[in-house]
Amino acid sequence: MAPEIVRKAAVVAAYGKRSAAAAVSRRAYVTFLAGDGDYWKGVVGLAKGLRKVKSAYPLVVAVLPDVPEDHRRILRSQGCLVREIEPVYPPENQTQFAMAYYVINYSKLRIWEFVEYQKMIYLDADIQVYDNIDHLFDLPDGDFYAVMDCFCEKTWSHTPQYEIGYCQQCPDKVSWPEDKLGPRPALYFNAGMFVHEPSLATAESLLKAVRSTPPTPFAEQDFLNMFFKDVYTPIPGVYNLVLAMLWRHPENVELDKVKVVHYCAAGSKPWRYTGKEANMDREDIKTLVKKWWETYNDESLDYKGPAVAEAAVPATAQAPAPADGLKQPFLEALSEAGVVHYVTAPSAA
Ligand SMILES: O=c1ccn([C@@H]2O[C@H](COP(=O)(O)OP(=O)(O)O)[C@@H](O)[C@H]2O)c(=O)[nH]1
Ligand SMILES: OC[C@H]1O[C@H](O[C@@H]2[C@@H](O)[C@H](O)[C@@H](O)[C@H](O)[C@@H]2O)[C@H](O)[C@@H](O)[C@H]1O
Ligand SMILES: [Mn+2]
Repeated sequence: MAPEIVRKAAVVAAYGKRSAAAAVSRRAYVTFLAGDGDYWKGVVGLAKGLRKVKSAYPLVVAVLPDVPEDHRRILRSQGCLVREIEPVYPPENQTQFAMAYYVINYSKLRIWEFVEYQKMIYLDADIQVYDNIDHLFDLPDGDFYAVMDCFCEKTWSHTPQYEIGYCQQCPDKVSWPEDKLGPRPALYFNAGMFVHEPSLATAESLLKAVRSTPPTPFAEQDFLNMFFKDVYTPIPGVYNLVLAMLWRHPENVELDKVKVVHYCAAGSKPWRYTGKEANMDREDIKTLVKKWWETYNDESLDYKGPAVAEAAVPATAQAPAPADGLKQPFLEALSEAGVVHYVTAPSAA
């Protein structure tokens, strides 16, 4: 049976016909926009990229109050559901963030309050989707799905793993000295892309925990890794290619299979690209930046639907949870449909 049919059957099996439609309709991609700078171009690129891969779900943009109306208008004209959020600040601290502006990234945590959606895929504005990844919405509820990060860039120079040259991307290259440094670090994800389930209860405990957690160099990324440590389930690197992987772990990258590219390396933001920073003169980087511009400049991908109003916060409809005991068939159906198989974490031993 075609994967699409299997997947739909799986959702109907899990939710029942009527509420299957409700469950699917309560899915969306979400990104985050702060400031009056040029990241709005990243959001426009992402909106057009999702259209290009024929995603079935809308793109919600969580904007801080400092995002100007003309940028919001551009996003709505590209079919984005623009929704203003209140900033979230970490406790006063002397911490040196890896990048000074990371302090605003704690505001990403507001997306757990978007409870009009049952499931969302978060994507940074410097991400582009080159293959349809809608199947990730069918991953079983309860876990936190994201791609493992890399510890080899200078931005990690504050950590013991960087000191000894250890990276979770090649855990056997430099063994972790448990006797000196204690247990090996838990698997750590890049917070530029993740699958999550909005919930007021989760939002409340996230925001409560932020208030009592001393900030660390990777800001909300470190915080999210700590908060979701016990439910984090790694998904394959094709769903969030952190560019540094190209020169740090090329053996882990098959570029023609990559579905999502994260332009996070210094100097790689396509809308600011000069090619001057380290590694930015690589042929693969030039190709990926060119690919981003091809989507951004493709007028056939412009939004042609009805005008999008300001996304108010609708009353939350509660779709019934799947009947118990259906989980296993659901999982089997998903795996038959070729939905992502979990990457089993490298053995701790
Ligand atoms: O001035 C800014 C800086 C960051 N961001 C948002 O915060 C995300 C995380 O920042 P960034 O992607 O620059 O971090 P990196 O992944 O490069 O570490 C961006 O993708 C944007 O969605 C923004 O909107 N305006
Ligand atoms: O606020 C902290 C940020 O931390 C992450 O970026 C980092 C991280 O990936 C490092 O591993 C790389 O070395 C570095 O280049 C990259 O910028 C997320 O991409 C971003 O969304 C955001 O959470
Ligand atoms: Mn990013």
